[in-house]
Amino acid sequence: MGGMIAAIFDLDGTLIDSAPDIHAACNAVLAEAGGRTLSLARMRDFIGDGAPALIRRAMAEAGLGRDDALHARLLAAFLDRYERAVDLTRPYAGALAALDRLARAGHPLGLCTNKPIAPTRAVLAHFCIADRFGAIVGGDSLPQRKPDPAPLRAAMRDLHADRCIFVGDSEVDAQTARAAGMPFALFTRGYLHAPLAETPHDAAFDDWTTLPGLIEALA
Ligand SMILES: O=C(O)COP(=O)(O)O
Ligand SMILES: [Mg+2]
Repeated sequence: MGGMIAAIFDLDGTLIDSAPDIHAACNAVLAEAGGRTLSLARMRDFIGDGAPALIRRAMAEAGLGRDDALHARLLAAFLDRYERAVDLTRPYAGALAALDRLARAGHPLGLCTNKPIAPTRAVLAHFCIADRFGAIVGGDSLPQRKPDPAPLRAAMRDLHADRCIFVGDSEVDAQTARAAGMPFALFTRGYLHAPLAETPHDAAFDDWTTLPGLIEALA
């Protein structure tokens, strides 16, 4: 097809700082189950591999063990709170303006997140940005989630794009982009757990006002 390069974005730790809402919802569930609550910094360490992994890690840390039935119950309780948890979430400075700028320049935009689709839709509606995206793939939209390349490929297909860049904050995103054979721009102020030098990326940025220029340079 040719045409403008598409930009596909990660959500948590990339467009929005959602850790405070995830922290509050998770701690409420841990406390109800009689577990210890976790610090915000610790919770940030657990974000990136989707909700089931987050609850598994949080249970272990809270002293609640690794029982599968308890995990299923706490995951359901967490998801119930999570889809209404938007009040403590903030877009990163300049992120929404950068989306506007890229959309105005004609770039198709997509979203590929490990956040479950219900809280994804809730937070996009809260910030009135759902209609920016021609493709939205959540952590439970497909049988596979990142770092499997299938969700990223699905977003690319939905955008009818033949060239894409992926923009994310974590080693999971870097692996996903590499597996999909897609260039990767790393936002360095999100929830990266690995050292920057060990996280493969084609560009890195800490200021959203610079991203449209980076995309033009990579295109
Ligand atoms: O929910 C998660 O674990 C991470 O979500 P993300 O893929 O948008 O960073
Ligand atoms: Mg992320």
